[in-house]
Amino acid sequence: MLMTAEDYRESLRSLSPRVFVNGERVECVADDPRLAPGINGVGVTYDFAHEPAHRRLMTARQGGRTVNRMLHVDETCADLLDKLEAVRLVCKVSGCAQRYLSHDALAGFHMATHRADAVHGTDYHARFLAYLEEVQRRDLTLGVAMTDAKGDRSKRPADQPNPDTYVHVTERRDGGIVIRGTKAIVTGAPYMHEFLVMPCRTHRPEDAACAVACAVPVDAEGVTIVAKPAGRPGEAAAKFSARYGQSVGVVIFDDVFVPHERVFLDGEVEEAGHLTTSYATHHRQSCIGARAGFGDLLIGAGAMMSEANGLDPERHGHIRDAMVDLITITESFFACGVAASVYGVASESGTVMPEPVFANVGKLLLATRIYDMHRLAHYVSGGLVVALPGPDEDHNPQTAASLAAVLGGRGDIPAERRAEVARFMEDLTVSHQAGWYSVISLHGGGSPEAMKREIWRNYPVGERADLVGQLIDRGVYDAGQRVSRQPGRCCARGCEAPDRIAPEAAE
Ligand SMILES: Cc1cc2nc3c(=O)[nH]c(=O)nc-3n(C[C@H](O)[C@H](O)[C@H](O)COP(=O)(O)OP(=O)(O)OC[C@H]3O[C@@H](n4cnc5c(N)ncnc54)[C@H](O)[C@@H]3O)c2cc1C
Repeated sequence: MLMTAEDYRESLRSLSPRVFVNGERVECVADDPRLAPGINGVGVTYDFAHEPAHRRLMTARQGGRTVNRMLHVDETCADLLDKLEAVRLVCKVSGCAQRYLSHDALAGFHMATHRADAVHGTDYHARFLAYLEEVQRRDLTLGVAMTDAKGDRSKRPADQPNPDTYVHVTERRDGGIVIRGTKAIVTGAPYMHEFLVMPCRTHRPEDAACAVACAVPVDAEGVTIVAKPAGRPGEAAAKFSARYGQSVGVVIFDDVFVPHERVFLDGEVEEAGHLTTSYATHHRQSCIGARAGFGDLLIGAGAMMSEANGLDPERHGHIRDAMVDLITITESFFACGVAASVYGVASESGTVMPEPVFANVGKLLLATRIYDMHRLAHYVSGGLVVALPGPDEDHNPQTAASLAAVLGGRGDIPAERRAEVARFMEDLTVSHQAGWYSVISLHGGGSPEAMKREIWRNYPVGERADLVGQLIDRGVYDAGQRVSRQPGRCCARGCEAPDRIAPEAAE
């Protein structure tokens, strides 16, 4: 059954997670206005699956049924491309729709469980396929609980003074395992149906207790979520983020029992590392789609702001240049996402993973260029995006009319319209929510160093060196064609090789 946004909101009522926001216990997640922008964002992925214009992109066939694209495990390169475009679509409407994380984790679990079974003779893959079927049938939303609190970054898990900085297995019982520890950053935590728990780094054998992957209902006994409000709820100036924005939560697992059928790795260190990197590769490609959607918003707002200012990019070259730079950044990292799809890599579990070099290059580009995107948006907009008096002034009889008279720009565009666009731009590029978009771009899906390591690990540098080595050996440089070196000659031209330097000449 494909839910609508309203069905999804209603489904949250049947759950009773232990959630705190701003120091207060949340009574009902579905009704708390501080979480509404996040629920609205996830809701876009549900409603778009029903809209005729988006249905093809937002749904897929798997296991004999139609499933939401965000829960589909990719089988072809075309699937990867559809997912990339679907993520851009939902994020250009919602800023961040969270649910692509569900997709990326399901893909990683599919690959890692298959690999673990092949090596260890376990039955994780069958368990996972049964779980996947249930998730798709119930059209759930899954939070990704990957990033551990990590404590002292210079120490590995087993060396941490507080073991609870990493989620780890504390006990094995007949029917399942018990986990405890902390996942520090989980997007949308309060309004997920379940969490997919997985390691955030590769582990050594002595850290095997942390090599655990499992599914935990959001309201399982022992789970506590300490979250921030989603977006900028209730703020009149927040043109976008009062409606859409994601909460981020700390998720504490305090001796949580997980039954065997929901355990997908337990101590298999190698395969847990494989899970982390394959999830990350999928997720970095999704981040590309998400931030391209954000780029669409900035490009649109930049065009409207310069128009409201009375400037025509056709006539004012520096405005056009800034807009072209903004477009170039957005579309160049998106193109990496397309390339990662087209060159997708088949996995042994029967799925297809984005090509890792392109996925990581694209994510690295967006992580660092997000700050340039904000600068360019500010450049074309002017200072009004931070200087405009607040929305209450729009209703002040003593100032509203005179402000409207002088704060207009182009004559045929009302001052209120210019103010609205300026506030939209402020919301996306200046407010604390704007900072959220910067930091999620930089660190979400892994910090830049993680991408650099993956690019270096996967790029065929050796092949490139061999290529140049072969060219040098074949002496193709001189005339651009193959030439051979004669024995006894120093080069292809035929010079004789010099004798050894005579001892007297060397004195
Ligand atoms: C808005 C937002 C939403 C997110 N959503 C999710 C989510 O839904 N689920 C999830 O699991 N995660 C999520 N993340 C977490 C994201 O994956 C992490 O932020 C990222 O992996 C970096 O980890 P960290 O924040 O702990 O920073 P750190 O790991 O502390 O990194 C900070 C800096 O220190 C460096 N560093 C760290 N460790 C070392 C070391 N041992 N040696 C040398 N340098 C080091 C890093 O390279 C980086 O430059 C989200 C992040 C953000 C910002």
